[in-house]
Amino acid sequence: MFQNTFPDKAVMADLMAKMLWECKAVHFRPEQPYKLASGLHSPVYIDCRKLLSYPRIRSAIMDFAAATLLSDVGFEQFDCIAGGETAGIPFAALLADRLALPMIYVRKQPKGHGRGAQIEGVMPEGARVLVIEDLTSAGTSIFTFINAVRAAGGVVDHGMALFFYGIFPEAEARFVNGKIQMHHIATWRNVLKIAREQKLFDDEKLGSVEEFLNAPVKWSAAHGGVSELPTA
Ligand SMILES: O=P(O)(O)OC[C@H]1O[C@H](OP(=O)(O)OP(=O)(O)O)[C@H](O)[C@@H]1O
Ligand SMILES: O=C(O)c1cc(=O)[nH]c(=O)[nH]1
Repeated sequence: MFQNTFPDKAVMADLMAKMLWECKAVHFRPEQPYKLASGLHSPVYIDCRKLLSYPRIRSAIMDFAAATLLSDVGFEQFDCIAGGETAGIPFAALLADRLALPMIYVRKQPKGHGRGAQIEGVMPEGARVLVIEDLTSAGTSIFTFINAVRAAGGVVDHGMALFFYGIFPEAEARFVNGKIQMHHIATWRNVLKIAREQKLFDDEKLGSVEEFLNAPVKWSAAHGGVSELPTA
């Protein structure tokens, strides 16, 4: 269960950024851009799945997630935690355990055999569901999961991405249009702050990451990726 400590948000953000660096989850490959879920091409990629492999790190991250939700939303505001396939699922299980709540998970698409279900587990009609993802960048995937839960009778007013890019106005527009309040622990701003403080990127690398973060869609279009993002 959760230990009921509520660290300052800035402390949690910096610590998560340090953890991402420590477990080598921050990747940089401008010569062969990463293709993201949204179709964007990017010189950088954060692999939050690696957090799971480090018990002390994943435990602290779950404490931070619980502290963020309890202080920002409330103590009795959720009936269920839903993880999005795939990377959201293990974090949903850990967080549900921390908050002593039921857990479900949501497939990207309904299963093609068996019960044909998109939602796995038990979700009572009208349940207040928190949908959790490991990471949100352009904000495209989380709505697949939110829409499925809503269609099945769940109430989703809040989403959580442990890491949020925080650079896409299109993502913010999607949250407003989709009536979702998003919560996160850390963003790229925190990752870059630690990179500067600990000299983890030289000036040239820092400059090229910032070039992408300041104009990601333009960078993507110039490197073979999509040149626009949906806002709804
Ligand atoms: O904000 P978005 O543009 O939606 O991008 C973020 C999504 O990308 C990753 O999932 P991915 O599709 O790589 O699948 P996985 O979880 O199965 O690894 C991540 O887990 C988010 O779901
Ligand atoms: O947008 C994505 O697909 C994405 C970006 C990123 O940094 N990490 C990740 O797992 N997915």
